[in-house]
Amino acid sequence: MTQSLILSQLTKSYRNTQVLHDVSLNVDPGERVALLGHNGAGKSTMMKIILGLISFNGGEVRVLGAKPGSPVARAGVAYLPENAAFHSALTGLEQIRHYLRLRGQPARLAGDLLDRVGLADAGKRRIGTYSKGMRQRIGLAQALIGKPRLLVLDEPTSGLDPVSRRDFYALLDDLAADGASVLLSSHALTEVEARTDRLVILSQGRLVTQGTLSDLRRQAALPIKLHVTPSEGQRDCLAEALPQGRMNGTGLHLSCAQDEKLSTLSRIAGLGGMVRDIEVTPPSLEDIYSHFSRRDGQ
Ligand SMILES: Nc1ncnc2c1ncn2[C@@H]1O[C@H](COP(=O)(O)OP(=O)(O)OP(=O)(O)O)[C@@H](O)[C@H]1O
Repeated sequence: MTQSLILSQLTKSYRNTQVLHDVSLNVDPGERVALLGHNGAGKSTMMKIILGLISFNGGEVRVLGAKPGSPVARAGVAYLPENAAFHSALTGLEQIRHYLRLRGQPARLAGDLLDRVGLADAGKRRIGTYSKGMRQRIGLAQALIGKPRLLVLDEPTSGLDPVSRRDFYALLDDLAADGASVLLSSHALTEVEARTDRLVILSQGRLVTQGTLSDLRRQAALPIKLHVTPSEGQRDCLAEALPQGRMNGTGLHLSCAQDEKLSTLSRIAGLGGMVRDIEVTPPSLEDIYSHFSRRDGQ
């Protein structure tokens, strides 16, 4: 099986500043990978290298088994930039027909493409009248031309409302089920946590970790938060029984390591009538993300 994307010890410098340091990443056919990173982490630079738009200084890059920017890679890769710009005087249909002709595809496919991205009814309206979300969908329709095997999407859901985001990810699910790979960058952590197969965290040009959310959660080994609500009149007794906690208006907050979760819970349950309720909150993706960003020495 040819991997859709292989980056091996990729390095890139702009003049004297190194912005990618030994980045290695593989993406399999049908895999949806989210690239996370702060502003300036190097996500767009990595995407431009994959697309063959800019050169790199060291390492190896294979896109669909070929060199980035080669005819094989260009034929199989689709790109959606963060702020895709279109001709505002053209209608959606005209714009997509134009892109189809440029890609040597029959213009009659435009209607189907607009239908897939939920723009069938707006196809005859000028793009100048479209909302930001609708323009994003035109960009996505453009990216779907020619059944790409690797989609590179730069913050594809910024500007989309929740329903459009859900439709967008449903479309990605269909594409991935058909064997297409997706590499998308995002700042919407909670959203990508649920809708991609793997998370990759880039910080200051270094790939600091990658894996499923549970992999990352295990690696980070961040504490679990517990919120214990006292029964009526039991606040003081509870605070005394759990001195490591911090009492506030709603109850007692405490945290424990993952491997101490069960023993801590059984200790709290052992307090019987003192406790009205316990809420357990595992570390969120935001907690995990800031942990890995910080671990890079920043
Ligand atoms: N053409 C350029 N010349 C010089 N430096 C550049 C150039 N393009 C990007 N950089 C620098 O490279 C670093 C990585 O930028 P890049 O745009 O890849 O980050 P990013 O992760 O995509 O950020 P964002 O989330 O803000 O889009 C930044 O420090 C940026 O200033």
